Amino acid sequence: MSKLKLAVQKSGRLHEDSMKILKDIGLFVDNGKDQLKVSAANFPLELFYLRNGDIPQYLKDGVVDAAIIGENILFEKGDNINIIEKLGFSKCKVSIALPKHEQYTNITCLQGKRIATSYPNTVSKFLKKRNVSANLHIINGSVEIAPNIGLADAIVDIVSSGNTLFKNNLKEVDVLLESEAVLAVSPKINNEQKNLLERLQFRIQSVLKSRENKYVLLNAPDEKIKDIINILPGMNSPTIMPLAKSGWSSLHSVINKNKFWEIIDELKANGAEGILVCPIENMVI
Ligand SMILES: Nc1ncnc2c1ncn2[C@@H]1O[C@H](COP(=O)(O)OP(=O)(O)OP(=O)(O)O)[C@@H](O)[C@H]1O
Ligand SMILES: O=P(O)(O)OC[C@H]1O[C@H](OP(=O)(O)OP(=O)(O)O)[C@H](O)[C@@H]1O
Ligand SMILES: [Mg+2]
Repeated sequence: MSKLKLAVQKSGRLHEDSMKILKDIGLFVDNGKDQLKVSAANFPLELFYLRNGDIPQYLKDGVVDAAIIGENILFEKGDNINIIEKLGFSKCKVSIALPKHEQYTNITCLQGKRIATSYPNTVSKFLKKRNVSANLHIINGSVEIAPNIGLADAIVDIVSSGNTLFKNNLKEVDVLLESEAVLAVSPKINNEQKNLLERLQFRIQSVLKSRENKYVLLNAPDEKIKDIINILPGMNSPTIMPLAKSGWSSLHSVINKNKFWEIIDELKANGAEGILVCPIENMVI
């Protein structure tokens, strides 16, 4: 049986979380040091450890069937490559930044200016759409240093916390795009591999769902159950079981992580006691 060929970043910002999601779906790969291609023990899958920047070409050529990659790299180099799942990690922006004291009202301020970037296609597309022409200096890393050494008037680079800009006396003035890690698929994938990818994607979706939710168990007096059900929507409706203590029940439900503390406060205010909150490993729905 042929295998699904999946690329992940060999090392760098995406590596750890990519491996974590694969581990969370139960994939077992023996991570032999310096092995750039490994097979999973419990799924027909070969994992390729590659440079993030090289992955779009491997996808285009069909050397790999799918990849976990930063959306920003696909925008830069990955025309014709479809994204099938956003993975929710490595969130960042690709932004324009200028020296702190420079004026910026809109993109026309960059007309005729020198812009240093590792994302020349992204910048060119952005400027062309707005009829602005500028001189691009392509550099591969430490882009934020360019204005300070007189190499450029502005930069376009990744911004996440904004720390690197701040430390280099720069300010973010415009956002070209927002990015996160995604599951992307080769235009050359065949049907057998597509099937495997769908199975893998289904498992990933169940892990992503479970990360968004928590399992809650609580006890409540029977007369409060109606009010509590209104607070706890659950996947369908909450499970209710009688306790040994008469007049009391135990309720089980799933709640969204983002609304977690608000819901807990409401539950307490409505008579819930002995509230237990547990992580969910997988949500298959
Ligand atoms: N500071 C950051 N915060 C969040 N995500 C980031 C940050 N920097 C980069 N990323 C995301 O992680 C991806 C990989 O970045 P990283 O710096 O590890 O590799 P790279 O230098 O682009 O690639 P290569 O693997 O080719 O060396 C980027 O394409 C982007 O999507
Ligand atoms: O807004 P921040 O949280 O400071 O993150 C932004 C920085 O992170 C990335 O660099 P990285 O550390 O990956 O180094 P690199 O330029 O060598 O890739 C990016 O190129 C920025 O420099
Ligand atoms: Mg980087």
